[in-house]
Amino acid sequence: MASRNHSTSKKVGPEEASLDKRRRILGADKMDRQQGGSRVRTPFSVVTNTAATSDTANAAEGAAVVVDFTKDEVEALLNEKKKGNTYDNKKKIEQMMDLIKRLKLCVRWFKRIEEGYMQEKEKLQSELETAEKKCTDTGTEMKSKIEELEETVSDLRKTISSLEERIVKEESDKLEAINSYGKEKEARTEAEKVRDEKSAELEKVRDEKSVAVKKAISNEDLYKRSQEYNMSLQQYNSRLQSDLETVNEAHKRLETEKATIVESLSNVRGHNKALQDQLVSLKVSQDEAIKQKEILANELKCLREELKQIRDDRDCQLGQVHALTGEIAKYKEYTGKTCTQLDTLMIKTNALEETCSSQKEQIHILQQQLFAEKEKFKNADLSSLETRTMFEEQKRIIRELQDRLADIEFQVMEGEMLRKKLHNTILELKGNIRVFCRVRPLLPEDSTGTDMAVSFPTSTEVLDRGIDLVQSGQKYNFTFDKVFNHEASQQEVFIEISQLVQSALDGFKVCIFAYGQTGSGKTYTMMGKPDAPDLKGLIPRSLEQIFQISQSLKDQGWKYTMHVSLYEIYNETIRDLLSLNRSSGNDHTRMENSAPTPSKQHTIKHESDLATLEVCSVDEISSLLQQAAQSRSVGRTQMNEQSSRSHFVFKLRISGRNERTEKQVQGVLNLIDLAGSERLSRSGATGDRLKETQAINKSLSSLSDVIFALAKKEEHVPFRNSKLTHFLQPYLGGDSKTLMFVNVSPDQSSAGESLCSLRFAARVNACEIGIPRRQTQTSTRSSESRLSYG
Ligand SMILES: Nc1ncnc2c1ncn2[C@@H]1O[C@H](COP(=O)(O)OP(=O)(O)OP(=O)(O)O)[C@@H](O)[C@H]1O
Repeated sequence: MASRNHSTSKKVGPEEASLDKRRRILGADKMDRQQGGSRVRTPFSVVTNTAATSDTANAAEGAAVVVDFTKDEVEALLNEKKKGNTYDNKKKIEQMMDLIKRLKLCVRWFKRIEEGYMQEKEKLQSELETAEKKCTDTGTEMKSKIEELEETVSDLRKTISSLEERIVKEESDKLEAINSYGKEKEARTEAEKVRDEKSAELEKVRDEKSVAVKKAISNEDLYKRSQEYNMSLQQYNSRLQSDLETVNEAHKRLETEKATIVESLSNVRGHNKALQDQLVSLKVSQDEAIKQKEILANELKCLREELKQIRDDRDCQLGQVHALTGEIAKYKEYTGKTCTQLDTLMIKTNALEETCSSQKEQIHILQQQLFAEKEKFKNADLSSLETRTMFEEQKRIIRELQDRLADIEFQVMEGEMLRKKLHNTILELKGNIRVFCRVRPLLPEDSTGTDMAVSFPTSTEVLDRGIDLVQSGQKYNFTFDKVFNHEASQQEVFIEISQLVQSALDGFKVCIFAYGQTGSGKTYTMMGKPDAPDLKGLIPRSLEQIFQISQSLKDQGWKYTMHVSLYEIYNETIRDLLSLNRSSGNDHTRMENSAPTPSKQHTIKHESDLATLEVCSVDEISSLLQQAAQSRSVGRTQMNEQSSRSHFVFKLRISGRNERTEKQVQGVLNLIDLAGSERLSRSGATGDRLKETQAINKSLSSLSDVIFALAKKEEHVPFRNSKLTHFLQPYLGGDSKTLMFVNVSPDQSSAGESLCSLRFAARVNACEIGIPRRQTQTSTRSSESRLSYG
């Protein structure tokens, strides 16, 4: 209303300013409330100005005009009385009247204000009460809220303390992070340097790549050509196979020829020996003949000289005779001279003639003798010549035979080499399953004395690879990749598989298992007697080799970690032998005397849920194996009092990493001692043992089904038919190396079972299952395709 007054008067003067002031003192709303009443509000200044006229004053009084005062105005009004003029009473009265009026107005104003205040006080009191009530309500609310808040506060305190801890930790982490950041920064600068270098290298590599791409194109050509070559190799291989058969036949022929030649050679040698003896005696007799000849020649010479002498003598005597005959004639002419002289001469002549004729006879005899000696000499010469020619002839024959023998031996050697080469080629083509046979010696407990049901052929073709079994009078022949007879030592057997063990270190999946009837020597072969160095089986020897080689490879930058798992498959359930042991101590070194507790049964998820233990030494593994051996299910059958009735699996996972080349290998070595393969009728099992035997037979027959399905490359391989095959699935596939030992008892009474085992092994031996592949990784190359067979 006041503002309306303002707008209507349109005058902004000191009155308005004072009104504003009052409004401020009383409060705008209060004034509004006051204005809402029936009274007419007149500002005090207006009253003051209008007070000069009594009509207006009366009117104001009669109408109970309400005038607003300020404090200063009130004080001014009160002080006004003292300033009054005491000499003019009329004016004084007027002034007093005016003052009284104004005082009355002021009093009214006060009263009105007081009323307003009282009303306001009441209102405020009720408001206060409401506010107090509200306040108590709020107080209780606040209290509960405070409690809540206190709880929250205590929670928050806890949170704060944990946060503080975290902060402390975070701060230490932060410090660490700062440190590591510093280090990282350094590393980053280093890395940046390296990156620069690498960038340069990258450039280089790019160049190289373009070259390589070109090369790749040419390689593709080469690849195509290789494929063609491969095809031709395959053809060549099939030709080689047929050649092998031919070579085998030729080899057989050569063998028989060789045997004949060897026989004839030995005959020739005997003959040669006799001839040599003869030659020696002939040489002796020749020497004698030569000596005799020389003697004879000397004699002849003497005789000739003698003969010459005699001839000379004779000629001389003949001359004498002639001279004497002439003399005789002279003397005859001179007849009569003296008869006596003549007689004497006659006697002399006769004597000379006799001597002469005897000498003639002597010469004749000597000539005959000489002739005979000459003949003899001639004969001796002839026989010596004959002997020499014969000797030379024999020498020639021997030389020829020796050359032929050497030729044949060379041919046999070449044939053998070719056969081996072809055999290896076939093995490589054949794939990754091999079969070794081992026959245990006869034991005192074997019922049939010293007679063995098996024998080992000695012909070169099947030497160390063949085994013959006699059952019910019938002979059965088998050949395997290797046959160990009853005298073979553990070391000899291990040498044959050591390269396979090496393969596991090289990153192949290797699986070696022993198959055979109870008591045939499976456990002896796989485990042996670990405490006796000579009698240790394949498992301890393999582990020794692996640790030894992994140690020696350290120098080349290789680091290996080994993880062992041990389980047995008993009555178609998997029993984790490591978790059994753990349940009794969680540390295999503490399991020494702990009896196995009932095991949890595992569902196979390819071993992922079976316990594995990292091992660093052979000793650790030996202790584990000891525990495992104790934990195994051991049953009692008629066959073997301590016969193990479960399949025992030792698995070693080998992870190798070369720090220098970044190459990585992941190999697995599975060594499995299968449960006895004997038939139900023979084991004589009943009750629980019967159930065991049935489970064993089921898993072993599943094993054979799997192997044969793989060999036939069937689409469905029934791995899931038994726990054993399910477990072995990754190791019977295309990329692993599998070796089966068929253990045979030589006992006559076991011949039937041995025949079954050998037949099964022979069928396995005829299988080809994939080609082994190495599990390698490198940072630069993802895989390596070295194909080899241990
Ligand atoms: N090559 C061998 N030389 C000496 N003894 C052997 C040989 N092979 C096995 N034996 C002996 O024959 C017996 C039976 O061998 P082993 O326990 O290994 O047979 P097994 O086939 O493993 O029987 P199981 O069915 O219990 O597994 C044992 O006393 C063992 O020492």
